[in-house]
Amino acid sequence: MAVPELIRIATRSSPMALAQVERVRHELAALHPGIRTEVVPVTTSGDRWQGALSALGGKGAFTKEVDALLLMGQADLAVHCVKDVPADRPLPAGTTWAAFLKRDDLRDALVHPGGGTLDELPPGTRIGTSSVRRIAQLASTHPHLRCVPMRGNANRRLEKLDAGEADALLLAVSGLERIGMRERISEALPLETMCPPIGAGVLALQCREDDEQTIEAVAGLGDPDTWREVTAERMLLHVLQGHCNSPIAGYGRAGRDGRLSLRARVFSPDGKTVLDAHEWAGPLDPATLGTSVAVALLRQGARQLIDAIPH
Ligand SMILES: NCc1[nH]cc(CCC(=O)O)c1CC(=O)O
Repeated sequence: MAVPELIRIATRSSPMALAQVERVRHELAALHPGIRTEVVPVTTSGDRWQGALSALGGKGAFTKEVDALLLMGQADLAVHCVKDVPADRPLPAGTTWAAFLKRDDLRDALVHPGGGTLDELPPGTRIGTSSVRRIAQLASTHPHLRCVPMRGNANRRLEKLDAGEADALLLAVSGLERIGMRERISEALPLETMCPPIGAGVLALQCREDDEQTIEAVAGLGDPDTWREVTAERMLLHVLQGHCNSPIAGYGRAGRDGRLSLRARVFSPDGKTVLDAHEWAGPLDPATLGTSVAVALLRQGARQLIDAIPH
């Protein structure tokens, strides 16, 4: 099939989103030097609303408007953080994944102006985060620290930190790297301390299902191991059917030997209950591994834990 002349890329306008699009354009130019790209900016409800995300009526706050542009034919490609794309339901009808780019660092980072590590922070230190996943895990491992609400894109959060609205932040390592703020990281937290969200550090390319030309042109940007990890992770979330206040964490790992494993955890908001499961795929395909780990968590009481959280 002939490669398309022009690919119009829908993106949010935050510095992180724009950096993500630049990576895609760069990789695409290396693969198909002839293709021109154009950026179609979108503002999503998640960008506009600075209150609690749960008040926006559920998930997809960062993706709905992007999906609409694709489906209306006003853009050909969307670049998403997998982490921001709801997994409890299929992708919007008429759209499909064309590729998952090679995964970046999936850890969370501590940003502390004094350069401290999490274990060194004194009692009462204010950690700026509105993430139920981060709040629950901090409550479990570092109950002497205090979480204060913090939203807005990563650059805005760093500004708020500098303005004294918190003493430290938790942000994704990958996100900080994308916006050129790697030097602000005081500690990259071990996965054991801070289990990452489903899809952490992965960029996904979404196309219209019937747009075979674009799908074929960008599919080569995909990384097969990342695809296996994300497929297992998202199936886990699909089976667990969490809501926007559920502290769920987990990550797949495709080892150099080809073996795939999936670890996942579900927390109570106060961090006092921690459900934990880890399995190797063995002969299972990635999606079945995700199902199996989800079932292991459900056997430990994940359904009751998730449903008991107000949402
Ligand atoms: N919720 C916003 C968001 N979506 C994806 C990332 C980080 C990059 C990634 O994991 O792909 C972030 C910022 C953060 O949590 O620090």
